[in-house]
Amino acid sequence: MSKSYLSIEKVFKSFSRGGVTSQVLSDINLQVERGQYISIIGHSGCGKSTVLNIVAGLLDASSGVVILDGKEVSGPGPDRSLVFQNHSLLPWLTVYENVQIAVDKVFGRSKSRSERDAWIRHNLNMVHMGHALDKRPGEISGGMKQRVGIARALAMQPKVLLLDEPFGALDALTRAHLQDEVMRIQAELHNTVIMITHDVDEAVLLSDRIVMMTNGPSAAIGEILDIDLPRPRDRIALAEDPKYNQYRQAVLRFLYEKQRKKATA
Ligand SMILES: Nc1ncnc2c1ncn2[C@@H]1O[C@H](COP(=O)(O)OP(=O)(O)OP(=O)(O)O)[C@@H](O)[C@H]1O
Repeated sequence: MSKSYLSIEKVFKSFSRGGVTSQVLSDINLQVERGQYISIIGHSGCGKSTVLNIVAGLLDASSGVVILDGKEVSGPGPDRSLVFQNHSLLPWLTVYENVQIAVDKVFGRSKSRSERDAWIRHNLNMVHMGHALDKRPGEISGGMKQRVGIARALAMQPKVLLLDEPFGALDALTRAHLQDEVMRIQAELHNTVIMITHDVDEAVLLSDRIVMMTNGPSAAIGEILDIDLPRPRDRIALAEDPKYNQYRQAVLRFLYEKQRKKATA
């Protein structure tokens, strides 16, 4: 058994429908150290969300295992929290209540009412949403909703934070702003993160490692790129950094040369 904090071992996944079986993932192996920020990138439909959903415990692997902190994943649990592209806030609850529901579930027994209240406020303050506690999701912007979703996920103190294109639905400026926020929070909390993205700059800017997936069917991990850029990272300074641009080009080459050739071969 691997000694990594999170270990995806020999994972295969196929879906069967109407007597037809399609092999989506083929022998996925990934070792993630505690505190690492991992991005998964790959062409649409290759199986990125399937990998994340298996780690989340929302899907079972056809074979293989996911081991988190020494324990095999066998279903969803509060030690893994998910943030989706489109926020999944409950529209009839306020910002505060949306976080409260998660906090009560995880810490209902271990923290007192006032401790939970302080914890909810702390997490919403961390994403700069402390001013909108009584607003409902319909009354705040898309970026603000994603902030609340991130606060809710962080408030659960998961062992691993799973982000499925968390900034994908946002305009470029809001996206940049939120990426910076996530980097700041990451520097403070050292979460273990797996993030799916389609955005090469986002992957290089945020990650310690970028996992590049081959095209499906039977997608596998094609390459893993270690991003050795000092933190804190500044997007403007990095735009002219040769190392940053080398990483960027390596990902682009993988996606648009290596995987394109394979797709058209
Ligand atoms: N529940 C399911 N039943 C059958 N097929 C599925 C199911 N979930 C996913 N698939 C198929 O598995 C493949 C991978 O899907 P997945 O959503 O993991 O890809 P992805 O890389 O996350 O795509 P995108 O980048 O477009 O979100 C696709 O061909 C998809 O149609």
